[in-house]
Amino acid sequence: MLIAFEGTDGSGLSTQSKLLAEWLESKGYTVYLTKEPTTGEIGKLIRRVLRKEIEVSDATLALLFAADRVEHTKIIVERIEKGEIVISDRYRLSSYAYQSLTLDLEWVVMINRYSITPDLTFVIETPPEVSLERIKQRNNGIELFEELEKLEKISRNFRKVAEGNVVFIDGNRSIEEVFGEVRDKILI
Ligand SMILES: Nc1ncnc2c1ncn2[C@@H]1O[C@H](COP(=O)(O)OP(=O)(O)OP(=O)(O)O)[C@@H](O)[C@H]1O
Ligand SMILES: Cc1cn([C@H]2C[C@H](O)[C@@H](COP(=O)(O)O)O2)c(=O)[nH]c1=O
Repeated sequence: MLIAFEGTDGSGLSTQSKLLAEWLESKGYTVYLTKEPTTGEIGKLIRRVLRKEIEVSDATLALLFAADRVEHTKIIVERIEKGEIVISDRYRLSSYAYQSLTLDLEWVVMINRYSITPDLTFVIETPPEVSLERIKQRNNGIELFEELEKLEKISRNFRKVAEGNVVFIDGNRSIEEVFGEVRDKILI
C-alpha cells in the first residue's frame, strides 16, 4: 500500500507523515517512510535548485522531479511487494500542483507516467500565510517556491489536480487535531 502526503510548503506534511508511520508501527505494521525529493543523486541536485544554489529552467526541474520519481517508484514497488506500508512525504501530486504553475499540466502528467497512483493521498491544506510563518520559525532559509503568491496558486492547484483516493485535511489546527483526522481515515 502507498500512502502519500501532499500540500504546500510548511503545511505539516513531514510532521503528519512521521506521526502516521509511528502509529502504524505501534499497531505492528512494517512501514517504509520516504520522501521526495529523495536523498539520491537526482534528489540532491534538485535540493541545490530549491536552495537557489543553481538555476535551471522550469521544464528541466520538472524532468528532474520525474526522473527522481522513476527511481523512487522502483523502491516503493519493491517495498509494497514485500508487504510493507509505504508512506511518501510528497509524490507525484506535488509535481502536478507545483510544476503546472508555469508548465502545461498534460506534459507534467505525461513525464510522470512511470509513477503509480497512491492508494490514499492526504492533502494537508494550510493557509500559505500560516505555513510561511512556520517556515520562518525554522530559520533555515527560503526555498524556491516559498513565496506567498506562488503558494496561494499551488494550494488552489492541488484541488484541480487531485486524482484517485484523495482526502483534504485542514492543516490550520494543532498537530494532534490534524493527526486525529488523518488516523481516522486509515481503514486497515
Ligand atoms: N499543525 C501544526 N501547527 C503548528 N505548527 C506545525 C503544525 N504542523 C507542523 N508544524 C510545524 O511547522 C513546521 C513545518 O512543519 P513540516 O516540516 O511538517 O511541514 P512540511 O509541510 O513538511 O514543510 P516543507 O514542505 O517545507 O518541508 C515545523 O516546525 C513543524 O513543527
Ligand atoms: C516532490 C516535489 C516537490 N516540489 C517542491 C515542493 C517544495 O517546495 C520542495 C521540497 O519539498 P519539501 O517538502 O519542502 O522538502 O520541492 C515540487 O515542486 N515538485 C515535486 O514533484
